Amino acid sequence: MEGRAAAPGAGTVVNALATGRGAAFALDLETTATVTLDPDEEGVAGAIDGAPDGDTTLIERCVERVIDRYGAGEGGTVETESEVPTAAGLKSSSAAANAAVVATLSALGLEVANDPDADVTKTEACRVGVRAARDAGVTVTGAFDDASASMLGGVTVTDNREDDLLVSDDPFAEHALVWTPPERAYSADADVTACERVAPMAELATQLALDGDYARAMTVNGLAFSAALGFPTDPAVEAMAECDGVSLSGTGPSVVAVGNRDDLTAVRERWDERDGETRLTTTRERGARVL
Ligand SMILES: Nc1ncnc2c1ncn2[C@@H]1O[C@H](COP(=O)(O)OP(=O)(O)O)[C@@H](O)[C@H]1O
Ligand SMILES: O=C(O)C1=C[C@@H](OP(=O)(O)O)[C@@H](O)[C@H](O)C1
Repeated sequence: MEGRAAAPGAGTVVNALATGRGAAFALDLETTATVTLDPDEEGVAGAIDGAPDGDTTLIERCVERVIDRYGAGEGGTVETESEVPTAAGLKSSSAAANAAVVATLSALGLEVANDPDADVTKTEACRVGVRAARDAGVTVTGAFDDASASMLGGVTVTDNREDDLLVSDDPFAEHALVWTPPERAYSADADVTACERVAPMAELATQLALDGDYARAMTVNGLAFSAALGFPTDPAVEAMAECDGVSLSGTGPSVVAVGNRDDLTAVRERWDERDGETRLTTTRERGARVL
């Protein structure tokens, strides 16, 4: 029994660490998971391609949780390959969890679709990955905002306190520019108290997102959370006049801008002078998929 699936990373519209409500949008950077199941095996062994010492708890918990709920006690293996840098604010954990969950469901012969008549709906599959992320301790709120954007594609607004999907919408921009500095910031280590201090600005950004003004929501969010978490605001200031929206993504350190491709190309020249990597990519309408 084998299953393969891919899920995209995402960028932040609103960080949920201040209020529990958040919003995110899928980016065209993918993680792929391959799962093999055997009714005679016990336990699940994980591996991350290119990271022999990487922490595999999250993907193992995803497979175990799917087997507990939909399987018959199988054991097996799960391996991921990823284009999404880890702990850079681009939702590598959500992409890995969704890919692992969908690959396991596929190995069990179950159809996952954004359709109430499917064996498993995408939203329910996404909630399994969020529970696994809580088990693995890689998240503060469960990050249902990031996980739902990765699973469903487009942009989502959620209440992570209830794992409630408030909005699921088409992408609000076609092109995205991503700057990823060399350092890493694990979400589980984020200063939540500092984030809570900017709750009034997070509320404003959430209201803008609920009104469909996702790009301005991003910019308000980015200024507030960069200040709260001690990241520089100059990358956003350098981009603001030319792009539709720009924000620190998640708990950083990546910064993501959306807008017109020519304008983003001009911003890229400035961001290229900084340490780290810039990527000109696109947003994604399609979320997780079976391969
Ligand atoms: N490709 C992967 N395979 C397995 N686990 C992964 C993978 N990518 C990320 N993770 C898990 O997610 C954690 C990083 O999560 P987090 O700090 O929230 O960063 P991000 O913002 O990129 O999601 C890693 O420590 C690891 O446990
Ligand atoms: O762990 C969490 O609950 C969250 C982590 C943050 O994302 P990153 O994982 O990208 O830092 C944030 O944007 C999200 O709304 C909630």
